[in-house]
Amino acid sequence: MTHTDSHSSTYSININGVQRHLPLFKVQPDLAIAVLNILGDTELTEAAAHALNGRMADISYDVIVTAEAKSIPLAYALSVHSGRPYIVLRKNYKSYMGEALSTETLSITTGKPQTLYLDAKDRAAISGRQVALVDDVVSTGSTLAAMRALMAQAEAEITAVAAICTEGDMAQWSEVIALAHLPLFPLSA
Ligand SMILES: Nc1ncnc2[nH]cnc12
Repeated sequence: MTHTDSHSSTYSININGVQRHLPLFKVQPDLAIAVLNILGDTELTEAAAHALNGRMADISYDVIVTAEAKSIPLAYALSVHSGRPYIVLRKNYKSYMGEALSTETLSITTGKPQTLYLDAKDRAAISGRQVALVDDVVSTGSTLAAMRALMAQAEAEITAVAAICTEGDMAQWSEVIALAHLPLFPLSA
């Protein structure tokens, strides 16, 4: 369940009984978002992973795939709950990643283009397998599009997309398994 607080400098969400008051943060001159940051928040991450694992119980998937950085604890926790391995798509190439695959994405939080890399060893682990894409927030869909592109290149089949929150146009994300929805907050100049 979600509601807007009366002072509207925060937006409250309740994830499986864990409530958080998300601060509104201006990301563009005319737009603010309610920022969800699970880094360091073990209680919320656990509550979300437990709930998502339940919602994904009937879905067939071999591997959890997420993108750096804020959703890594969620992927780890879901891995523990589901007994499946997880892999992380990286934002910077390191030589140990070998013949990595890459694709471009645009981040709403930074406004800048970013490249996502799939490590060669992870590529081998998901080739021909069923994957669940996991993110903390599915917002513009650009990270999701980049993850989808990498999965296609790696010949992995996406059988689920799961997130703690969808954001913005709810109807756009009807196929995403999500626990809450965040509105966008237009600002007048
Ligand atoms: N509301 C939000 N909180 C954190 N990260 C985000 N990325 C996109 N929308 C976000």
